[in-house]
Amino acid sequence: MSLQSIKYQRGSLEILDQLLLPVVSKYLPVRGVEDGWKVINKMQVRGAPAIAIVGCLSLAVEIYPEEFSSKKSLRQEIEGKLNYLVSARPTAVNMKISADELITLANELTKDDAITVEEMKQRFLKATEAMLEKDIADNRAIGANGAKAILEHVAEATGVATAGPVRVLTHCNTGSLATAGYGTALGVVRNLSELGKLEHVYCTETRPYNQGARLTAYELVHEKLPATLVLDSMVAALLRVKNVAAVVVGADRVAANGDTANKIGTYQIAVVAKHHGVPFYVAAPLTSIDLEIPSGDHIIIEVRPDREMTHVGEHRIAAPGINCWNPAFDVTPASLITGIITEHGVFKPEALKVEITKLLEL
Ligand SMILES: CSC[C@@H](O)[C@@H](O)C(=O)COP(=O)(O)O
Repeated sequence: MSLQSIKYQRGSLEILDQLLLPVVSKYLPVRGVEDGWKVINKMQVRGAPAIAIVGCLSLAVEIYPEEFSSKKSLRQEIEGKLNYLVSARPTAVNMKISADELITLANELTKDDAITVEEMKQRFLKATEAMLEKDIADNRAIGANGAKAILEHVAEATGVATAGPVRVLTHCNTGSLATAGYGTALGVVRNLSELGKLEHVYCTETRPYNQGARLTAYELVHEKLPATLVLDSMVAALLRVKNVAAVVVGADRVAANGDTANKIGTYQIAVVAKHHGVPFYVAAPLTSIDLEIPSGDHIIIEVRPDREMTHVGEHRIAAPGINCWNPAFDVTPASLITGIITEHGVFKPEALKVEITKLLEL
């Protein structure tokens, strides 16, 4: 079974239908923006980086065969359709940041008289295609930075020169399926394994959509990493008895003060980790960091259909008639976060804004 969530070549885009995993491995064609919006909204592709990449590439495949009479009409199409794609899922910021960057590029190219409409189209296609490789490179850097930070933390806490293999816990799915490849928090796990420093990884089931049980467990089994699945309700018991060295999770949107929106359940894991003195890390590329909002209070939390709670597949598990509340994400306050692992280094939440601003100015 394939772990490549996105298959792209110029003019053609396919995504691995994550609603069918791990039972069926089937690719779906994404022929344009309307398909892109639907597969993101239905969560056939999910995970903040993968959402942005598929969204932008869905526009690339739509634009590729089209002929534009003017740069202005191409610019209008790019802006209108990217803004539409942003609306497919509201919490993850990656799609919005990518859309803003591509709209800025389109505006600059429109103003540049030396560029023809065909050249502008080619530049746009290249910029969207570059997202795939950049995401994998960023994830590899996140993996290395995160593994180093965890091992240093353990070495310092236990007073040894070099930390031995460690046990970690992760939540939701942040691996190859949620990105262009390698993964963010799961990239940290992969890197620990590559260093020979992964004793064990625990992954949560991640109700109600079960990204942990269906997708992360699938990736871990596929990679033959030493792994155990736990239910969301077992995290406190796990941290109490299993000597877990660190928790590492992904992010859908990190606010300027370090507050982090991630899959529902992340916040309670952070509270439990604090209680047990276990460091809690967020692994996030710069494309998940939203410096425009001061705190997590400004993050829109997507509320998903009740059916995701009341049913498992076609099978109803909840009593008919019960009311449901199904927020897809929660916000972990910065005070519970030990470090934010990015492709440029690991930052304390309180230092994030200054450090990222410096990086963006370079
Ligand atoms: C690298 S993926 C980071 C986050 O997007 C991930 O942790 C998460 O919360 C995914 O939520 P999902 O609802 O499955 O899109």
